[in-house]
Amino acid sequence: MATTEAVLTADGLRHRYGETVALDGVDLTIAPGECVALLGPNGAGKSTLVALAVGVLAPQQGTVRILGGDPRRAATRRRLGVAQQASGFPNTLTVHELVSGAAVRGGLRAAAAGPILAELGLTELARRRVAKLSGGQKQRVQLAMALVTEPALLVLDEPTVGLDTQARRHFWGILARRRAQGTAVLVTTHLIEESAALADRVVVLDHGRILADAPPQELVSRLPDRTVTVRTGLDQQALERLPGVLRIGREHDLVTLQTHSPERLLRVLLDQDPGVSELRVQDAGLAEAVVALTSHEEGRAA
Ligand SMILES: Nc1ncnc2c1ncn2[C@@H]1O[C@H](COP(=O)(O)OP(=O)(O)OP(=O)(O)O)[C@@H](O)[C@H]1O
Repeated sequence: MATTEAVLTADGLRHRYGETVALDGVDLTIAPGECVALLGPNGAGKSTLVALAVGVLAPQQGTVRILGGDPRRAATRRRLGVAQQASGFPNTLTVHELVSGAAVRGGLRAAAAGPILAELGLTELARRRVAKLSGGQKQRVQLAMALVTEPALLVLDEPTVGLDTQARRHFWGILARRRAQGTAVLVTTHLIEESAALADRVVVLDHGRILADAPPQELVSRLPDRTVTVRTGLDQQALERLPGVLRIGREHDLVTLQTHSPERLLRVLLDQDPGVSELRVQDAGLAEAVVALTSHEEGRAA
């Protein structure tokens, strides 16, 4: 394999379901070893893009290629490792049967399951039926099935949901090793701060369009926002009247205010409510950058 060849190339993808436009001209490239996090609100088009990338859907307009091949062809799909939340297991099979079955379907020997079961801490559970696994253990089986074929592109849907902190870190380590060997990763997640830690690039999709495609740090640094967190008795109207407030989030009397000018806002806030406590001013994070990109007309209240 030429290492410079893109693993995934999408050009001008448009997709509709009846009247609903799910993708409205999407271009995306993923290089070997790159990890791209696909973020966006519900209904943004993420699942549709993933379904096109893994050959579940055929493009209505535009093209998608995996290592130059059509993902609807079995030979191309063998280069993919897919772990999706929705895909259920045949519950009567054991962990070993599922993972070795995935190896064989990918053109490998069943024995390929052994090392990957060990890597994911599943060796002791290999003979157990998946019906008798916990949610996090099932999640690890999904990952083992996706990884066992040594795919060129791993497509992961919310891969760490249900994993405890230790398992999550372990999984990040496994991904890092695969990426160092050239495996590309496309991950959809709602855990924005996790994607900041994992991904080389964050692609923000909304209403079927890519609003941003950049390293996470760059998205954050483009945002002049600061987050002011404060415990205050001021009501919503008073908060909305504060100078320079962009968005308001609230959990009881703990309030977060996004602003470009925290000093100006704080002067008025302290004047109106001298009893404020737990005051903090922070740079915005990736979550705020994504909200700022996708909030549009959704208003100021979070
Ligand atoms: N099978 C379908 N039939 C009709 N409309 C659909 C279908 N699948 C998706 N849509 C619509 O297409 C748009 C994009 O949906 P998609 O599932 O790709 O978004 P998503 O970003 O994956 O959302 P979520 O984060 O909620 O999973 C939405 O408006 C959705 O309602």
